[in-house]
Amino acid sequence: MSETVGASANGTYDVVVIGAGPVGQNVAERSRVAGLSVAVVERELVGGECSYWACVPSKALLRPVIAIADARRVDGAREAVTGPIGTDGVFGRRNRYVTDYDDAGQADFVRGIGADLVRGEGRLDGVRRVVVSGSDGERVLTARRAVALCTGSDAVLPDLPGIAEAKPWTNRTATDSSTVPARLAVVGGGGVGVEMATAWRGLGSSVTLLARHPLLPRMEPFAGEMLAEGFRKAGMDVRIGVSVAELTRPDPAGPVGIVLDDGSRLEADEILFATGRSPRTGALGLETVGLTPGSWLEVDETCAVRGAEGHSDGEWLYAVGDINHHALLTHQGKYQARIVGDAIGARAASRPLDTAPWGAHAVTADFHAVPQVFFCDPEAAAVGISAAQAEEAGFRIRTVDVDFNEAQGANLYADGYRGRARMVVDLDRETLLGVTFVGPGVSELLHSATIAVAGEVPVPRLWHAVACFPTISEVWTFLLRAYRDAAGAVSA
Ligand SMILES: Cc1cc2nc3c(=O)[nH]c(=O)nc-3n(C[C@H](O)[C@H](O)[C@H](O)COP(=O)(O)OP(=O)(O)OC[C@H]3O[C@@H](n4cnc5c(N)ncnc54)[C@H](O)[C@@H]3O)c2cc1C
Ligand SMILES: NC(=O)c1ccc[n+]([C@@H]2O[C@H](COP(=O)([O-])OP(=O)(O)OC[C@H]3O[C@@H](n4cnc5c(N)ncnc54)[C@H](O)[C@@H]3O)[C@@H](O)[C@H]2O)c1
Repeated sequence: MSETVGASANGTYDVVVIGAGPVGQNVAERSRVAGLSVAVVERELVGGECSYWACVPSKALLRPVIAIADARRVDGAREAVTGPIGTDGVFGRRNRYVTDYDDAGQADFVRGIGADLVRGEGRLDGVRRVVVSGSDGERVLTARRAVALCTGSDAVLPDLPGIAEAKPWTNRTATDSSTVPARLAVVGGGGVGVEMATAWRGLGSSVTLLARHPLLPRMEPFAGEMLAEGFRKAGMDVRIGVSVAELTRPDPAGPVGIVLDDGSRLEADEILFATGRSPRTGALGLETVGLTPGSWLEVDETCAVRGAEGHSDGEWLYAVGDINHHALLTHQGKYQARIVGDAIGARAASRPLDTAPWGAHAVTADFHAVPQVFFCDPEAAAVGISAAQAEEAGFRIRTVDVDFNEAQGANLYADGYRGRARMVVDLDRETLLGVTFVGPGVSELLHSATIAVAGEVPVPRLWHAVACFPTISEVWTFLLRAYRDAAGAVSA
């Protein structure tokens, strides 16, 4: 199925983008805004992992689960939640959000911005050349200005005895299945593990979560601790500090036998491996431009790939989104993509680039202000760096922790509200390095913290950013008061 829409006569474009996930589409869009001709190569569905097997379906499955949990926390509303979750409704909703795995709408978007969509598998074939293999053969695309690699990442499965026989779920099965396994084992305590454990527990599975390390190891430790507590309350069996040693599934339609490294055994109807990602760079022709196939791609502040052949004549190869391993998140990849499209446009027009920190052509936020939300019960939301990371980086910091169970806005949101927040302050500049919130409904709070961190807003000025009464945002007042009190205690 090789489809090219409005193809340039000789396959020559200013920009060739490989991968039409959220990131590739944004590089294409900004390049078009810069007046450049663009081809976008896609081998599967326009929209990528994010639209069909990651962010969108996972949140579509999670939202009903969280909505029920929220209702159960409110006297009067609780009584109205009387029956089991409607799995048909949840799966139908998920299917709606993934447009029944039909990419026509997103393909129209690509055409609508005036880019050519080339269906097939793309790979580099030397500097500024891309070969696309489709069902009707191969064609060569030449890029006058730039090639942007936006091919994303795949689930990693550990090399364990019996893993192939066990036919484990990955993020794909965990998000596109419409059958609820009676018993689901989830391996991995990162983002996919905690969110999919929450979703499938809410859908009715009996879930065992097997994590080698504390949950969400890249967040402040209290985030993982509060999630583990919430999960146990929801009836999950959470086991931390364990590894899977071996799997068996003699009958493909039967249960999976799981042996742990401590010798204990359990059985599940399905097992999900949520054990990280690998870059889709194995068959991208990287060796034809002096790079190593299968590796994450190292990039500079404009996302130009370091070490690619041909850059001495001007940067032409970019790696954007998951494959540069800065932050495996859709919003962060789209942020990079906007900057890359603008940088390609500026370079094409021989305009100077602004690559200073926080400049228009530098992905500075990737290193200082990455926001992330895990949509579990409770929600965990953080931006910037943790206290441990700040100390390791040599900052002189003050860490401020508050339980904001008493905030009126939080209590009105949920009876018996339990929430915790941490703010890490750089004492030399009196600005925030990182903020973490854990509690029901905190996800929509995170952008306030992102603005404070990315904007380097001085703490004294934050006192003038008044939180509405009664909202969960009143946590900010709790944090600022605690910071002021701690400062007083130190100077006293
Ligand atoms: C279960 C799950 C939930 C997630 N939830 C969130 C979330 O809530 N929020 C968030 O920000 N992030 C989330 N993420 C991360 C997010 O999915 C990724 O960061 C995002 O998809 C990366 O976008 P991308 O465009 O780089 O890659 P992708 O979305 O993977 O798109 C890459 C595209 O390139 C195509 N491609 C690959 N190789 C080739 C080739 N050789 N030729 C042609 N086309 C090719 C692929 O088919 C695909 O369409 C989640 C991830 C998972 C697994
Ligand atoms: N809401 C969100 O923003 C969201 C949700 C899901 C995923 N994501 C992103 O997608 C990416 C992939 O998520 P993920 O959870 O697959 O990866 P991850 O790297 O976040 O977590 C994987 C976890 O699996 C553990 N692990 C690795 N090998 C193991 C093994 N053999 N046995 C047991 N545990 C093992 C690791 O220690 C780690 O804690 C992440 O970067 C994440 O940020 C984001």
